[in-house]
Amino acid sequence: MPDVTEDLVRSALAKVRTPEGVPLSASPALAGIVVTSGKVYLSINIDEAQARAWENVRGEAEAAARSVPGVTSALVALTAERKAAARPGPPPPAPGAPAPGRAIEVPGVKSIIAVASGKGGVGKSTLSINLALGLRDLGLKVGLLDADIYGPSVPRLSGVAQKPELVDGKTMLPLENFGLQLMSIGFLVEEETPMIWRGPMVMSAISQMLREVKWGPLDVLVVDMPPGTGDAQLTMAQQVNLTGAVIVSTPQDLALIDARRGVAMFQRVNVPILGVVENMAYFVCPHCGGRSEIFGHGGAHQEADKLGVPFLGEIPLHMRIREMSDAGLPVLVADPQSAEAGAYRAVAREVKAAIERASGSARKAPRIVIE
Ligand SMILES: Nc1ncnc2c1ncn2[C@@H]1O[C@H](COP(=O)(O)OP(=O)(O)OP(=O)(O)O)[C@@H](O)[C@H]1O
Repeated sequence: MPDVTEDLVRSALAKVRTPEGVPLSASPALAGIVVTSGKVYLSINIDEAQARAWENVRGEAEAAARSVPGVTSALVALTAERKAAARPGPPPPAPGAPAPGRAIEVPGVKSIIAVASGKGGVGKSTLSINLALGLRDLGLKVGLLDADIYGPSVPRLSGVAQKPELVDGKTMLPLENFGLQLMSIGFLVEEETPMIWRGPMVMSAISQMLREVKWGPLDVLVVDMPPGTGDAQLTMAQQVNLTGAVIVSTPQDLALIDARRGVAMFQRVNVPILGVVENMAYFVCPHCGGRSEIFGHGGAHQEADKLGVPFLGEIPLHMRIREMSDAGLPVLVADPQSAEAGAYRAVAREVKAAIERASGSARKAPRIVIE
């Protein structure tokens, strides 16, 4: 089987015509092609108002990419890139109206919450899966979407590695483990494949995992966001109809500065901040159970107070959390009676209450009835 190259895919796309009759391969709308081990991802960057006219092009582009020998799957998404002039963020929405540009609604899902961090490595993915499990323990039907396209960790954290099944040639069925519905780009590409994504492609892959997955019915979909506060994160915060965001931070000053940026990013696009969680808040010695405040514990709580957003709780730095997570067994599954599991459950209770408050205030928005 020949190696699939970007050029081979591009030539196949020459057969597809844009609504203006131009070969897609030559159209400036073709934003980027990524080929990894026979899997093709590409995004077509268009004006949002033209989305309908481009839908056929998207389908044809997918078929054309799949027809290239050696291609095992193709994912094509339409993306609408924000114009630079659109910054800093959209105008505030009219009371009761959805924010403009919040194009992505996910059928079958009551609430979508984003778990985000200003910087990588603070334990965002570990919190996401344990929070999802904590919400499950509170009787909710929960899904977990790994939108951390740069470093998907849900396959490792959940111990699930199969490819999702397709139902009608296009819609993927989420995988299931621990009573959670799971989806991750890591289920679609090999773990070791380096993924080099361009900005718009991140959003297109995420939007496909939201829209083209048969979620639900779910009470809550927890979205493990890509770390940072760049364009991809901002677009996601802006386009997905989020109930709110949970910001994870460690107590160090640098992480807190980044967490502040995370809070500001969501506030800028009118996504409610459900609250801040302090991870690795204090160290628990696995031998004697003694507690040390190695990073000067409490910084995230103070920061939350300063920013006027809720504080949702603290998770200790504990060897068992890392060992179990790396073995595909989140601590809530491996050792549900432990103090660490209890800490995650306490955060889940706070998050559930915050979701109820955020949805309640949305319901209270005035409705205009014209008779
Ligand atoms: N409370 C904790 N105690 C001990 N280890 C932890 C804790 N939280 C996370 N870890 C470990 O820290 C590492 C990073 O965690 P994780 O992958 O969840 O972070 P992340 O913020 O999602 O990272 P990235 O931005 O790279 O995706 C992992 O090895 C994880 O097991």
